[in-house]
Amino acid sequence: MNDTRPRPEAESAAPKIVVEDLHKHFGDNEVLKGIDATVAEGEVVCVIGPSGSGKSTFLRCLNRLEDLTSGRVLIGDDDLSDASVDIDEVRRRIGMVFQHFNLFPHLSVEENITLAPVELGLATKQEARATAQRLLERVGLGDKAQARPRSLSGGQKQRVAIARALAMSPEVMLFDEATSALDPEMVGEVLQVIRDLADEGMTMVLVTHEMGFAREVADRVMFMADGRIMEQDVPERIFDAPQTPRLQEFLSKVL
Ligand SMILES: Nc1ncnc2c1ncn2[C@@H]1O[C@H](COP(=O)(O)OP(=O)(O)OP(=O)(O)O)[C@@H](O)[C@H]1O
Repeated sequence: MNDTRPRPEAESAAPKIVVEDLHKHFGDNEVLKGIDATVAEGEVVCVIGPSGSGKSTFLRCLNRLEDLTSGRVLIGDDDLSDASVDIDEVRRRIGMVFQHFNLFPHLSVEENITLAPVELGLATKQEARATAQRLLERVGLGDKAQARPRSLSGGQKQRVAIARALAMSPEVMLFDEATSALDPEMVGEVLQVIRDLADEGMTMVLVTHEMGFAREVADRVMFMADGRIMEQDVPERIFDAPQTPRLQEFLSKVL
């Protein structure tokens, strides 16, 4: 674990995300079975667990890409389960990065990044372009503004996707298997961008299979199985002995 970065004290930092008794059904299938969780301001939480355990669904409930069946999700003081909540405003505040990048292929890199801020009236075209260039430089792609996504490597596409999310000045970033679709040699460059965001104090929740990365960057690891958070603790205690027999069994399914 990187001990050099200032880490929020879980007890003292303000809660940024609060999840209370969250249930999610798809038809008869109860995928989330009562999740309680808190993520502090500036905290980095990695969610791991076997395939089908509900990790993506949990993440998608945090920005209301999925409706909640019951329970509450609060971002800061705002209750996302409130029917009157402005979903577009919520999504602006919570950036999300997907496994398969989700870039618009017919737009340039710059247009991918400026589209939402301009459409939502958050910035003029000129301001959005200046922000896009600054963010592209930050993720090491300062010379790619006019490129089309198809001309980029997977790692470059994912860094554009991160820049696009950052262009909305989010308070929280969610990563859903952001490196799973990448060739192994591309993984490191994306993890470095995430590592930099962690160092800057961004509140983040990452679903990841990159155990070494989770061990290094996470303040806390949540272990999900069968729609529940089975364990949550600092990485050392999740990954290192002595583990409970139950955790050993679960980890054997994902490691
Ligand atoms: N839109 C949907 N409609 C119906 N069922 C869904 C939907 N999304 C997810 N599910 C089901 O919910 C369960 C949990 O899926 P989810 O993608 O959240 O798991 P996961 O832990 O992220 O898995 P993986 O690691 O394989 O991505 C699965 O049984 C899945 O089939």
